[in-house]
Order: sequence, then structure tokens, then C-alpha cells
Amino acid sequence: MTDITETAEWSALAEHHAEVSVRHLRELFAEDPERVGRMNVTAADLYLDYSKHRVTAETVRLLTALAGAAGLRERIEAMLTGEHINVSEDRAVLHTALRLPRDARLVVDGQDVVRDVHEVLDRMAAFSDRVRSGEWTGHTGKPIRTVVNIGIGGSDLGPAMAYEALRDYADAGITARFVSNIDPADITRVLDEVDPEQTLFIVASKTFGTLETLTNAKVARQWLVERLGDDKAVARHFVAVSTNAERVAEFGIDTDNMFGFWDWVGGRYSFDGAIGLSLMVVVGPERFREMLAGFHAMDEHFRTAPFEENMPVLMAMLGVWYTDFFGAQTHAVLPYSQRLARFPAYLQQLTMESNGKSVRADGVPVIAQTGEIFWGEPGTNGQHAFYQLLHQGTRLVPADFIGFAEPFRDAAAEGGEGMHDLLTANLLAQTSALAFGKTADEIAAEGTPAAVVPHKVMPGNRPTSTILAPKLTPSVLGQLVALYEHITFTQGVVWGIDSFDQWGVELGKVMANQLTPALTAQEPQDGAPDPSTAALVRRYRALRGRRV
Ligand SMILES: O=P(O)(O)OC[C@H]1O[C@](O)(CO)[C@@H](O)[C@@H]1O
Repeated sequence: MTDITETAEWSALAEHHAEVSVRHLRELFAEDPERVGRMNVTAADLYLDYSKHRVTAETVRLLTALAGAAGLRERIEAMLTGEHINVSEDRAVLHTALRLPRDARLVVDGQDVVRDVHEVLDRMAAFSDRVRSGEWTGHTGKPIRTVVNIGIGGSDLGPAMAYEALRDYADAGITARFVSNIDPADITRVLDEVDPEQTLFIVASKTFGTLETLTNAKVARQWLVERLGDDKAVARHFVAVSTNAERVAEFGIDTDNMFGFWDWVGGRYSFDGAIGLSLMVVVGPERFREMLAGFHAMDEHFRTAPFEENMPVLMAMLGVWYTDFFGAQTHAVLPYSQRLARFPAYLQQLTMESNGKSVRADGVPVIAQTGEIFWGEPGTNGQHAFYQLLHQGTRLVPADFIGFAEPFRDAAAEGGEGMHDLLTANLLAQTSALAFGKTADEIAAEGTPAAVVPHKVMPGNRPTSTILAPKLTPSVLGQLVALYEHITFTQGVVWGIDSFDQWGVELGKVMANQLTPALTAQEPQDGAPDPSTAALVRRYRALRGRRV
């Protein structure tokens, strides 16, 4: 395997970087009146303006050539057709199959994937309809009003983010809550606020072996049985989403009430399948299917569009450009929608668990920097917090601004007419200020005292993408998520890594299990892994009033 940094395309970009990195966006715009008309792309309902990036037409040509040199076209095909591209776990990677239409055909490793996917979707839909209509009741005969999703990582962040994004579409009077952390504060906060007779727990875990989820699920089960006074209540108040039927049964959930998926769906790529059950119960199967159609539309764009017009490829390669050539350390995602408040957190798992790797798929250490660090908050909240650093700090932080033409509902009736336009005006103002800034001359010309001028200079030349969509519908959410999935995939291909395993999270889990007795045993124990940890164990035990 040739390292990407050893290709002619990489060297060409390194040379080109020396020329482009000294240019200001002001100049790039001034010398090319066609720039805005050229540097945009549409995919399904999403419009991307990437003209405010520190690139020229030549940069785009070189970046897409690099994607080609990495074998991106072949790797896309390999993923979509079920090759075992997750090499360290010897698995296919087929989250795109979760949204294939019913009449598509895909057989992988002898399995009719499309038939299986739709079988599960149909069971989910039938179950959701029963819960939504009130036909499925709790143990005492009352309808379900709250679903509590118990899961963590991909079994939490996806459904929690999507629920928040689409909760305006809830039309059956059912709300969702999400419990993930092993911190007892998480589950108790929810249990304190829900009615046991009208609550359905969805225990969501791909492996059904995750400590946090199983612990929280046990707590919820005990709470329920105590409140309803009958073990049999569990059957009406607990369902499971998992790939592991045996463990679901061991836990005491009837596998008739289990919704399955497969090892070729990574946890962080799973909420468009059974892991999205809580969302489907809230918004209904029809909306859920609209979301899947949105995912699929972006999949098709990714599969078919030439790289220079391919939204995920362009955004991925811009990320590579800043990470590997400009040395950018992080990447901000700034949705101008309160409904996307959890989107940055969701993207953190998607991108960082996927691409936070330092060896290539063949086990050889990487040379390039990998794994963009994503972070962000909804606009305008971020503006009043960290945008100062984006505008005037010493670091380069490329940012994605995501906006919508229409809100789900405005606040006109409440006297808030025009609020949404104000929100959008803020988005546009920020990207313009970041790109073009304000010079010392312009500031001095406003009569600013000379000593203050340097403090007010806005350097500009800070790159942003602007994604604009008509409205945050289920379909648009699907498109957005698929966009970032494919950005993540493309970057993984360029860096030559396995984006679909996550071995780096395992050691900590094992050590936590080993350390628990050291914290809880009546007598102090040896065996802390290092002197610092041993001292912290003693301190913790002392604070808890235990013998040291
Ligand atoms: O769905 P599970 O098997 O409970 O796993 C939860 C999460 O834990 C991880 O394996 C990381 O520890 C994630 O990849 C996954 O999404």
C-alpha cells in the first residue's frame, strides 16, 4: 500500500499550498468574478457554497485528483457492494443498505440484504403504529406517552440528535427521553419525571454487552417492577434493539419484541435502522421513511456525481486540505437551527470514532494527520461565546455553517415575526466577516483611536462552507447525515485507514472493570495499574469513607 503522502498528487498539493496559503480571500474574490458561480454544488435539497474557502479552481482540481489517486471511486463501489472493507473486523460496511428502496437488490455473503432490511423496517413500522394508536398499552392498560431510549454512543447519539431535529413532527402525543451515561444522575433524572404506567423503555445496544446500557436497563426494570408491582409488566414496557438475540433473551426481554440489525452496520451509522425505533415511534413510519429517502438521495449523489461536483467529496477534501496542508487542528460545525443542537455531538462520534486512527488499514503507521476534531454549537449561541477566537484568534478553524430557508414554525403568533430572518442574517454576516474581515485602514477611517485600531482589526481569510436547505424536514436531515457519513468515508480512504473499527475504546472499558473492585471492596486492594491511579484510588476511597 503506497502512503498517500508519497503520491505525486500529494506533492503537487504541497507545492500548490505554498502559493495559495499566502493569498487572501479578498484577492481571490477580486480576481475571479466567476468564483461564486463556479464554487457551489447542489445535492438533493442541499446547496453548498464553498467559494469562501482558501482554494482556487486549481486547488479543487488537485484535491479531487488526490481523491482519485487514493482509489476513492473503487472504494465507494467496494463499500456499496458489501466488500469487507472493515478489514480489522473482517466485515462489510453497509449502512447505505439501510436506506435502499424496497425494489433494490443487494446480496452480500449470501444474505438478501434489502429483503432483511425491509423486513425489520416493516416490523418497526407495525410496532410503532400499535404504540402510536394506543393499541399497544402498558401493563395497566394505559397508552404509552413516553419512550425512553437506553443506549450509548451510536445507540444514543443518533436517535437523540434526530429526535431533537424532528420533534416538531411528533404527531401522536408521544415524547422521547434518552439515557446513556452510567452516572446515576442520568437515569434517575428521567425516572423521576416519567409515569411508569405510560412509559416504554427501548434498550438499544448493538452488542447488548455494554456496561452503561445494561446497568441503566436493570435500574429501569427494577424501578418499573417496583412501581407496577408485577414482574410481568416488563413484557409490556421493555423492547430491545440489538444484533444479539441471545443476550436480549438473557436480560429477560422477549425476542418477539426485539428489532434486529447486522454486524455490517456500525453503531455510529445505525440510527436509520432499528436503532431509530424511538424516533419512528414519535414521528411515525411515514416520516421515518422520508428520512431514509433523504439518506438514499445523498448516497446516490455520492455514488454518481463526478468528484468536482460531489458534495461529500468536495467537503471531505477541503477537510484534508486544512488538516494536512494548513495544519488546522479542529473543524467547527455551526448549525443555525436550535433543532440541530445535538448535531455536533453526533458528528463527533461519527467522524472521530471513525477516523481517529494512527495506523493505516494495513497496520503501517500513517504519515499524514488523520481525524478531524469536530465541535460546535448552534448559532447564534456560539457567536456570543467562542466566535471571538474564530474571528481574531491565532488558529485557523475551518467551519461549516448550516442554515434553512424556513423554520418549522415561526413565532409570529407570539410576537416574534422575522426571528428566522434575523437568524439567517446572522449566519450570512458571520461567514462574510470571517472571509473578508475588516482592515486597519477601514477601522481607522471610522475615527477609531490609533491605539485601539489593532484590537479591532478583523483579519478575515477564515474559511467556511455554507450549506443552505429549504427546511429541516426528515428528508433533509437524512441528506445532511449521509453527507457527513460520506465525508468521513472519503477522508478515511484518502488517509488509508479503516474507518469502521474502534479498537481505541476497548482498553479503557477493560480497565474500568478491573478497577471497580479497588474502589468498592471493603479492604484496600493492590493492583492499580500505575502509581498515580493507585493514589487516586486511595483518595477516592477516603472521600467515600472507605478503608485505605
Ligand atoms: O450499541 P452498543 O453495542 O451498546 O455500543 C455502543 C457504543 O459503544 C462503542 O462500541 C464504543 O465503545 C460505539 O462504537 C458504540 O456505538
